[in-house]
Amino acid sequence: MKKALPLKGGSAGSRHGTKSPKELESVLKQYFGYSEFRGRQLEAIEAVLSGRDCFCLMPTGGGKSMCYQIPALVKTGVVLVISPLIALMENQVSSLKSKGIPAEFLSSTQTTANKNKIHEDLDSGRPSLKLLYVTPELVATSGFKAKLTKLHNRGLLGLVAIDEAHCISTWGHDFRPSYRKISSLRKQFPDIPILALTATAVPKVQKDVISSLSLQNPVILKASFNRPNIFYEVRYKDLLDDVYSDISNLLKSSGNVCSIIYCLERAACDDLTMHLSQQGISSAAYHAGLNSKVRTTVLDDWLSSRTQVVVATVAFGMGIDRQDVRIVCHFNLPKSMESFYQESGRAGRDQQPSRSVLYYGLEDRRRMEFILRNSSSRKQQPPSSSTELSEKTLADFSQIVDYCESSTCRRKKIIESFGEKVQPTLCQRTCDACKHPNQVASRLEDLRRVPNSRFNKISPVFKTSSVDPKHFDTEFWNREDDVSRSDEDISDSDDEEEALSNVAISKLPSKGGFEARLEALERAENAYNQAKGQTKPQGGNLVDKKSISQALRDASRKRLSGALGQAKLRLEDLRFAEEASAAHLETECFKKYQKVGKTFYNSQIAATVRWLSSSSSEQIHDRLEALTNQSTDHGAAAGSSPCIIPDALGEAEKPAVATVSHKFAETEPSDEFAKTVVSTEHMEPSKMSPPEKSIGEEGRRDRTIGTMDLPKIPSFREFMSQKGRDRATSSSRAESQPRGVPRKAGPVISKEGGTGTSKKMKL
Ligand SMILES: Nc1ncnc2c1ncn2[C@@H]1O[C@H](COP(=O)(O)OP(=O)(O)OP(=O)(O)O)[C@@H](O)[C@H]1O
Ligand SMILES: [Mg+2]
Repeated sequence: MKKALPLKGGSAGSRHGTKSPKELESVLKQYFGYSEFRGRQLEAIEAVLSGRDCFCLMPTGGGKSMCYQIPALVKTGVVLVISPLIALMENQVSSLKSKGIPAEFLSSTQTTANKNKIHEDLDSGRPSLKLLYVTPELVATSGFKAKLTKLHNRGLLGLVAIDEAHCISTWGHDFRPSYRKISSLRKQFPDIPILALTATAVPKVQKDVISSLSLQNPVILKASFNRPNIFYEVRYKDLLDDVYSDISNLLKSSGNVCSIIYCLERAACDDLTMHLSQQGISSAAYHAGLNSKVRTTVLDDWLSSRTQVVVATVAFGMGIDRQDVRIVCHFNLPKSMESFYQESGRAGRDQQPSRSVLYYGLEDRRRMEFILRNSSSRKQQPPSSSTELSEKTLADFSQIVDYCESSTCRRKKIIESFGEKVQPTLCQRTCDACKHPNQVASRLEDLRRVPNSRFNKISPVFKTSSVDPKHFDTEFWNREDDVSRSDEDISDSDDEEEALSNVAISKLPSKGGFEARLEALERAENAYNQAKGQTKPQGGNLVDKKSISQALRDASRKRLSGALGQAKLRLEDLRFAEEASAAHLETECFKKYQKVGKTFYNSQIAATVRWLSSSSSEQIHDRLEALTNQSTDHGAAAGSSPCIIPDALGEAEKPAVATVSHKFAETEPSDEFAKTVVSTEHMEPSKMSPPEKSIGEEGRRDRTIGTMDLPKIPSFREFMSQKGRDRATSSSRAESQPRGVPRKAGPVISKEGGTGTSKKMKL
């Protein structure tokens, strides 16, 4: 392992770190090339070097990392950095290594060989490591706790830094249950300073962080939230002819600069990426529906400028340090001002002029209100009552709505939302409301005139709705939902199961881009289909670890049910029992992929979700009807109720899902199933095989729904080409669409399948 460079003019550090500001500045210069400290960096560094706990609130891109990186260089021992995202750890570690600073991270994505090297180094008399990045999950394990205690007993634990510390608070915008697990650190290491860092914490969250971590008499440092180099702007979707075109024009007219576009849903990420790619804009989608290796490639390509625009869900970006992001767009309304600040704050970390453009739509507002109204019931919420949280959630949301629907200074609105006082002269025409007040006022007037506008009112629409909240499959929900973590959570779960599945994925080409990965997956899938009937390797740990757990199956069913519910909302005229239908769809994926493991299974679930997000009601109806017919014709086992619900069917008559899923879990797949089920094929409805009313003798042996020849689910590649064709069709329709008619969230799939050519998406 690389040794730290010797510091100019002295030793590599002292136990108590008694360094003068000048000496600290020379360390900054030597390793990072900066001539002076920014904001409150020096105070934070001095606080922890003197052994004090410290709570540090600095704006996004303000340089919080330096507050523990400099102490790591001047103190004896290792600085432990707790971070919520693997991508963030990887990013920081590789940047530190490039500067000759010995840093490592421990996570499920690390190879065993690397992990062993790190552990050997920590166990050695004089570890060469200066910074060790870990996940909160790992810190909570007894094995790692013991390792830390050993390190501490040898006087080699220098500091514990907790990055993105707001994640520990249920009141914060990004609460992560795993952060709760680190609250015992203060007790465990009473003499080691703890440094808590965040960019986004309102006063209540600040207090919560300090008390949750039991910081002792901490030095509290707060810098202004103002980001003077970001120009803030709101555009109104309901007043635009075509939002996609507006975004591509914005990107083109800015010279295809490095940008991030945030969307609420994965399907929108894929869809918008396709549109931008067709417009010649180098772009890639990033969301939790893609496997971790694909996400890493997307991130690498973007960090190294091979891709200019990332179209992402909130899964992307926390702490990602690309300095020259010039534009951050919100394609959908964020859930709070804190989220908006954090996400828009990824622009201009190099302090150069940058833009935040939020696309505000009345429909988005309505949907987000609905999501938030129901989200508290899904949260794990130790200290607070759900009513309190739900009220807070809605109050937070109303702040961002106010930001969009008001004609006063945007900058002032942002800063004041964090409880900071603002001088009236602060903005200096660096937001649209201050720069073009008349234009903004007139747009707001136009918005009021949009038909059925619920402008300035709390939408009543969902108060009476019978729609179930779980229909919305958004990333910020999934992140909070530990059950669905297996493939939803971008943040690390340090369990070995995940680690092993990653080892399996790592056999895929790592540098060949998405197409190469897709081909490798397809080859593996074909190989599997050819080798069907072969017996599973016995006893191998790896095989067991790749197995699809019941929890994962339940989570997948939930996800499919959510996607079905969304489809129902999107298309309105659909009628089916979501949970029974979800159970059928999940079983299809399970039966097909249980032998090859959860990676393929997850991909198939994701493909089905994508298909649901873009299919027409006819397509979905046909497919579910096929499932219903098959289960009826073949006398499916009790509990596998029909998917299609007659109009008059009441709540009480809906199928009992628990029974359905239990039944499916027990059903052993037959080899016949493998013969009859086709691999991921077409999505064009016209080419889908019609529901079979009868099946051959072979199929009859197994009387469960699983033996049917189900309609095909598109692969990702097919999905994207279909999208291309649909886009071409719908954009020709959009030309004739009247101004003021908002674009539909989902593409309209032409019955004919469309004739447009699809340009390959760059990923
Ligand atoms: N004193 C300094 N002078 C100039 N640049 C600096 C200084 N300190 C840090 N930076 C640079 O500022 C950028 C942002 O730093 P950093 O990633 O630590 O921000 P952050 O506060 O953690 O932001 P976020 O909240 O988004 O994670 C980095 O590229 C870093 O190298
Ligand atoms: Mg940071």
